[in-house]
Amino acid sequence: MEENATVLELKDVAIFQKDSLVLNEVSLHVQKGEFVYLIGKTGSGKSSFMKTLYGDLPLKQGSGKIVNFDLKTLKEKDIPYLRRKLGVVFQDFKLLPDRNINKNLLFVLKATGWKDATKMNTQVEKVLDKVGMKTKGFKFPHELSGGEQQRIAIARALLNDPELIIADEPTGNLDPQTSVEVMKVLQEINKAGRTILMATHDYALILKYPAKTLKCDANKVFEVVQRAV
Ligand SMILES: Nc1ncnc2c1ncn2[C@@H]1O[C@H](COP(=O)(O)OP(=O)(O)OP(=O)(O)O)[C@@H](O)[C@H]1O
Repeated sequence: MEENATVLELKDVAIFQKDSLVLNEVSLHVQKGEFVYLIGKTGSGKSSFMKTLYGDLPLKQGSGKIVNFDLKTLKEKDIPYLRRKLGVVFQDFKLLPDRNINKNLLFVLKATGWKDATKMNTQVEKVLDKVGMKTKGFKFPHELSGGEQQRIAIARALLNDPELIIADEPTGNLDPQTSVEVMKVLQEINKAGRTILMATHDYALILKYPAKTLKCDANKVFEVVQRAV
């Protein structure tokens, strides 16, 4: 099969929450390997945009293709398969508090169809290593700092080798220094060839790690050109 270098393409998309229009005339294109920021004021539609991409909000108008799934014709039963090709990271880390990190990650593997215990353990080690947390698998989420928990959440997003990582304010709950540490992990993952779309309010991070930036404003999404300050 020919490799498709486009991981996301939207054409003339309108996004609604209930009956109200949040974003309109959204057309964009993300290539494999890109790092893309999504910025915009509170309520401008960043989360609604991302929810549309991972199938939480149905695409009602326009056309959209993400990691070879057609968002317009996406059925409820397709959503778990779409989510396996996406790694989603949230502001609140959403780790299961009642089990340690290894078991948190194994839980996801089992839920996504993995069966072989040896392969599962190897994969857990591999993703923990990628985020610099290889020795922390025995810890419970509450025994880790916010930045460490977010690194685990990133490791969890990597478990199924996703084609696109969607991160919704991944540093939103972290102090500036910890945010930079988490950002470094995302940068490394991107340098290793993975595509990342990250919503953020953190302009300091954008200045420190410049990349293509999309802005939600006045019901539109457009690319902003960054100027040196
Ligand atoms: N579940 C919902 N039901 C109805 N309206 C919603 C829902 N979620 C969001 N909205 C509305 O949609 C608009 C966009 O919200 P959204 O959460 O996408 O913005 P955001 O840019 O992600 O904001 P923030 O930066 O605060 O997370 C807002 O006007 C919001 O009130």
